[in-house]
Amino acid sequence: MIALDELPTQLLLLIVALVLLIPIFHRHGRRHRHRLPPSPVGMPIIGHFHLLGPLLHRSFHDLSLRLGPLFTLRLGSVPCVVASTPDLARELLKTNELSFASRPNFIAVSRLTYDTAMVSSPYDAYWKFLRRITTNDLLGSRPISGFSPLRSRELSRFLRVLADKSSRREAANLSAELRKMSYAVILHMMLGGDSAAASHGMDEGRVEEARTVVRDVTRIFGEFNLSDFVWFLKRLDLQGFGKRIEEIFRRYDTLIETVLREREELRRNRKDGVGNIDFLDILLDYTEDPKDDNVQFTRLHIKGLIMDIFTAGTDTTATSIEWTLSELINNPKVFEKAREEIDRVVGETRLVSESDVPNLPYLQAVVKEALRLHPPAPLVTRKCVKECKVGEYIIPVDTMLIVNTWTIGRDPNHWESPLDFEPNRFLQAHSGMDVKGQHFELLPFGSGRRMCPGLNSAMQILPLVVAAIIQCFDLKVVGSIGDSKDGDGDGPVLNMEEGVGLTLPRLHELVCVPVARHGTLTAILKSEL
Ligand code: HEM
Repeated sequence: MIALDELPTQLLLLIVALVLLIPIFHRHGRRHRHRLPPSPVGMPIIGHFHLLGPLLHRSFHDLSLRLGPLFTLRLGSVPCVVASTPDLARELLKTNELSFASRPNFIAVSRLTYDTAMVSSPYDAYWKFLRRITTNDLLGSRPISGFSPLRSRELSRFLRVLADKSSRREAANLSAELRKMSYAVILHMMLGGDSAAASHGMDEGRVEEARTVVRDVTRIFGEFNLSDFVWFLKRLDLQGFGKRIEEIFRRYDTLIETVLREREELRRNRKDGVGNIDFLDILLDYTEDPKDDNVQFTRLHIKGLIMDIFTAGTDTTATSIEWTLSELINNPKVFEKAREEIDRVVGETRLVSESDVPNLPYLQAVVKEALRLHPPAPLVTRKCVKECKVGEYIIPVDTMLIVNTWTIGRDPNHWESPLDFEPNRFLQAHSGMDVKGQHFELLPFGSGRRMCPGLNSAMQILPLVVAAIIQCFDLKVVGSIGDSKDGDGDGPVLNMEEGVGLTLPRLHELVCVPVARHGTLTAILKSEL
């Protein structure tokens, strides 16, 4: 113990000054705390990371029950505000849209998209350029209707696999088959050709490698990298993320470089520009003339954009179909009602098509209900670029915003019996409600200018595939039997646990024996497949 009179005079003066200043710091701290939404007690350095489990949307949900619908967390050194009601979603994503029109950038996304990602780009001229070209040439209503034959072809391939399994009474891994179909659709939308067309730069071997790379990328994008949040860990790579990112980057770059080089060669040899033009051609044209003076568009941007679209568009679509089928398996009455509607509107001698979907309101309600309970991107994540006031709180620049659409879809103030799978709600109280970002109780595709540009594409294929499966097969679940509360009590109960990942996957793959509806499938097989 040191006596006070032994301390050097300067140190004593410093201590006295600090003691006098404490009330000022305290007042400042209180005022600061008052401006941000409430926050639980945090830890030094890690902030509130210790409160989060692997399923982030569930951790945020539990915290919202304790702290209220708007609360603040500190993730390492990054301040983060989490919103969990439709009203707050409207206020943040619509009323204050421009304050939150950017997104945070993470190390893995930045590296694997060559730092050019649309998904994490700030709201600037480059983002507007990307959004315009993807809407005009890939994801807008015109190109999407042009891709209709491609979707039918991939659906036929998928149904053939199930028909084959059915004839041998074998189980099919629907999760894996749906992912394959989803990859194939996006791949051929962007790079043209079909699975057999090596001339378009993607033979089966490369398609398989592309699938594996995209799967690894989606996985790493869904993991928490501490270096993104704790500034002094940025260079340390304690979790080995850096190594994994580099390994995936090398594989992707090799693959996409080969595709690009082959395409460039093909374009040089193409006589007078004759030949099929696909999205990749259009992108290569833009590198020669971006048609926008503010934007430099290079091969690097093409590589980044292709990665962007692949990771944003493939697993999300496959996962939505998987969850819809899972709910249908657990709710046989809903399954039967959807089938009756399809049989009545389409009949049993031809395969359901995209043009039938507007005439199938119950099917559409089934799809919305599955997106309500299982939004494949459950956390809409943005970054505050302009300070804004929300109620009594002020959200400062650089705060990360998370809108928990998973919680919003289960909000008992807006949904009756929110945990039940009940498509009828979209034909009754919520009729007219859609998923286009205007109804803040239902935001599977987000809202505003940063909402998902793939909505049209996803909403073409999703109901089509679900309808075709309902029309052609019964599904007998293999393994993964779950809790009786998961079903309507009338049939087998499938385990509905969620797994970890960017796109809210099922914990267990969906494995079923498809049992063909003989009359129907035989007639359809004869005419279409
Ligand atoms: C069921 C399928 C899908 C769901 C549920 C979904 C959901 C979402 C959500 C919630 C966002 C964030 C929106 C926001 O911040 O407001 C998003 C962004 C995005 N999605 Fe999708 N998506 C799906 C399919 C697709 C498809 C098929 C594509 C492309 C082929 C795609 C491409 C993108 C891109 C590029 C972004 C980033 C947009 C930007 O930041 O400007 N998505 N998606």
